[in-house]
Amino acid sequence: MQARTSALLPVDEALRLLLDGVEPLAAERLPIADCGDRILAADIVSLRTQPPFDASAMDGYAVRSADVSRLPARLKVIGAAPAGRPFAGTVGPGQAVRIFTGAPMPEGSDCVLIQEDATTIADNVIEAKETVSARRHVRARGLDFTEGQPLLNRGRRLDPPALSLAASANHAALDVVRKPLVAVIATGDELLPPGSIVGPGQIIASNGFGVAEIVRSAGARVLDCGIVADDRDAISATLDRALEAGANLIVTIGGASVGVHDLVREVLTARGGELDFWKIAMRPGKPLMAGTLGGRKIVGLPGNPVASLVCSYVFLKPLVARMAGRLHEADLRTGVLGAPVSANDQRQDYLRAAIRREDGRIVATPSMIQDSSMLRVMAEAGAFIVRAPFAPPAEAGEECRLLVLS
Ligand SMILES: Nc1nc2c(c(=O)[nH]1)N[C@H]1C(S)=C(S)[C@@H](COP(=O)(O)OP(=O)(O)OC[C@H]3O[C@@H](n4cnc5c(N)ncnc54)[C@H](O)[C@@H]3O)O[C@H]1N2
Ligand code: MOO
Repeated sequence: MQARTSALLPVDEALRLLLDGVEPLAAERLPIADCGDRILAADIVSLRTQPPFDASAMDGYAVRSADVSRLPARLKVIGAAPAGRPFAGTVGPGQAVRIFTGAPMPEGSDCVLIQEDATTIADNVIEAKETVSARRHVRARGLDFTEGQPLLNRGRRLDPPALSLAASANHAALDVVRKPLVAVIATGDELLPPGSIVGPGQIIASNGFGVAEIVRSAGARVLDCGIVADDRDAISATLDRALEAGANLIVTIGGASVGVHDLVREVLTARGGELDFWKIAMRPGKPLMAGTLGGRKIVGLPGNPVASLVCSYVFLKPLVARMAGRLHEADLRTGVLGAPVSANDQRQDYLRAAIRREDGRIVATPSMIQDSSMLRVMAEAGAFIVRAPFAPPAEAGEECRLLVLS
């Protein structure tokens, strides 16, 4: 592909290029206990019928409806049927079997007299206080599902009900989409891990933590490749480490811009990698780049902290979700401005905004300062106000597009 590096690429076009041809990863088979929140890679059908027999839905007495259609009705209790231990005999006229919820209905019986409606009048003799019609309190065999019935489709997230259903259908293991492994590499001579003694000119490498959490939330595992100096060989060696570890996606942070120490693009192309695009018409996030290296996707995030997060929400999240087989829709909503905004230039703007609900609407008030280095302002924001390129000025109370953060 011809790299798009000259003009600023519109966000939607960059996203389309990034997602183009990306398919869910191959399947792996996992014990059902490890399948929580994973994505089914194949349809599943039931391996059994549930309930496998006509079952009592209540605690009481399995009886013949003909015997309890009129009162008074006296019945002889001839045995018991707890769950898991079916009654072997047959319920004849005038007879009842003590039964408990979930137990198979004994032969001959067709309804359940709940115990609240029965009085014991002698040893093994009861009297019905209410009439009962046929099939009352009986769950028919196969009420829930039957053997061979399609139950869950490929692509379904294994949420709690889906997991219980698959287990009930007797699946001990499931084919699920592999979790993408995303290598995260922070670049910069000035960076130190949190908890460090910070010397002159140094700062803490913070971006990787938020970026990693965003890709995890989209269904990935993260390989933290730590901090790499602004040095071609060091960057190259770390890319090798990520490739050897089997990363499906490599994410670099920093070194994406035009400074002499911004080396990621240079190393990528020197190694025969392909650059698909660089420089997006967005703010923050302009120097975002994407390409491929050794058959793996690589995304270079800008180093400015807010830029790295905005690009992760807008680009990495859908990319990772697609690799993980997940449906992803950005949470775009319409809100109203809580303060005026000025005319926009050619870059789509992602204004950090505090949000509140008022009369059923979301009111979004942009922070006074929108510097892309400011994590405090970012952490206070509940949404980005998304301003299209060349949007005219707008007043408080006017509608705006919001990307709500979760
Ligand atoms: N002459 C120009 N200068 C810059 C341009 C431009 O178009 N022309 N673009 C600006 C924009 S927009 C951004 S965004 C930044 C991004 O630059 P880089 O991706 O090269 O990032 P760095 O220069 O490495 O770092 C920028 C800034 O962010 C801090 N940083 C980097 N990594 C981390 C990290 N993991 N955790 C916390 N902070 C990090 C770094 O210390 C710098 O302060 O370029 C503009 N410049
Ligand atoms: O991406 Mo930069 O200023 O647009 O932070």
